[in-house]
Amino acid sequence: MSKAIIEVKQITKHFKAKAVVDQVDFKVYEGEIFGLIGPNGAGKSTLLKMIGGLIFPSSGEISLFNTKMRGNHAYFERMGLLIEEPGIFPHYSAYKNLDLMAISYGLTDRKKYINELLNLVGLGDVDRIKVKNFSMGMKQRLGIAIALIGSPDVLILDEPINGLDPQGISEIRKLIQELNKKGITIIISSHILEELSKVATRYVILNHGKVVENISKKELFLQFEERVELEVEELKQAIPILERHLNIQKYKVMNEHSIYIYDNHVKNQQIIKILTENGIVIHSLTKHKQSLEDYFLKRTGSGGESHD
Ligand SMILES: Nc1ncnc2c1ncn2[C@@H]1O[C@H](COP(=O)(O)OP(=O)(O)OP(=O)(O)O)[C@@H](O)[C@H]1O
Repeated sequence: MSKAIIEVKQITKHFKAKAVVDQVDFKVYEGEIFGLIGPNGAGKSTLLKMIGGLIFPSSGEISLFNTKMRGNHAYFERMGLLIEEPGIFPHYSAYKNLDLMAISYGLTDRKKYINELLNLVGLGDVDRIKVKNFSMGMKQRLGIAIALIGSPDVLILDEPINGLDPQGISEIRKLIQELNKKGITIIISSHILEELSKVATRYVILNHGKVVENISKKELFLQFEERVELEVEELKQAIPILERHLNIQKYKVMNEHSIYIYDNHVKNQQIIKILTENGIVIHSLTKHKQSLEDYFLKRTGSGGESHD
């Protein structure tokens, strides 16, 4: 497994008496596209702002490459942020906006660098157009280009697809994947699991400021595969019978009595027949299938705060 690039340890943030981020723990591994999901008001932006160093935690610790964040300048240099509205000047072109930012970073030989960045985010041919005439998607891509100044190791994108049309969403998704292929670790938040499921490689679900799930892409997708959930008295004896007689190979043992079977060639009746013939006591057998939305709602209740 690749190494942890960011470690979030017992992070809590209080606003007045309320903990909006509550004892959050997780690691982000190098090369991941780490998806932070949660309903409105779950605490995603607050958490990302803390990881990005924009606000400080009330308690807990964040480290990057094993070095604590507080008082560590290098931390901020290795981090690119697109959180809330990027600081863009609408009356300037994309080029000029990037140039101003590059100057503030003290970069020299800026022209080549900025042109490369503009091409990377797909704004190479509109570099001289004033940003006020840009679409939402183009503005987001400029926001990402600004976050990339200084060549960060980690890019934090807070709800980068919010408000975009399907084409804009797909372009941002492709850009995120391209940047990730170049070796940038990406942390991206959304309140739509469906959207993140197309891009993220690990998922943390946040609800009311707490982590309610931390799951890899592989584990997540296993949740949506149709499966048979079987509970028997004598699982140790049942498994070889199922393997031998029904050629069951794709399964996960959940505990000493229950097993999830993902081989979809096998019918429930066949399982019942072969197990009862062999004297195995069946407690329950159910077919299970859920959508991404069901899965998300189960972990977050009916959703977050209303922002109306
Ligand atoms: N500066 C602040 N002062 C007081 N409360 C705040 C502040 N910032 C955020 N909150 C509150 O903290 C909670 C979490 O907000 P946050 O913006 O982190 O959630 P979120 O998951 O990003 O939601 P959304 O998707 O709606 O932005 C909300 O109840 C919000 O009202």
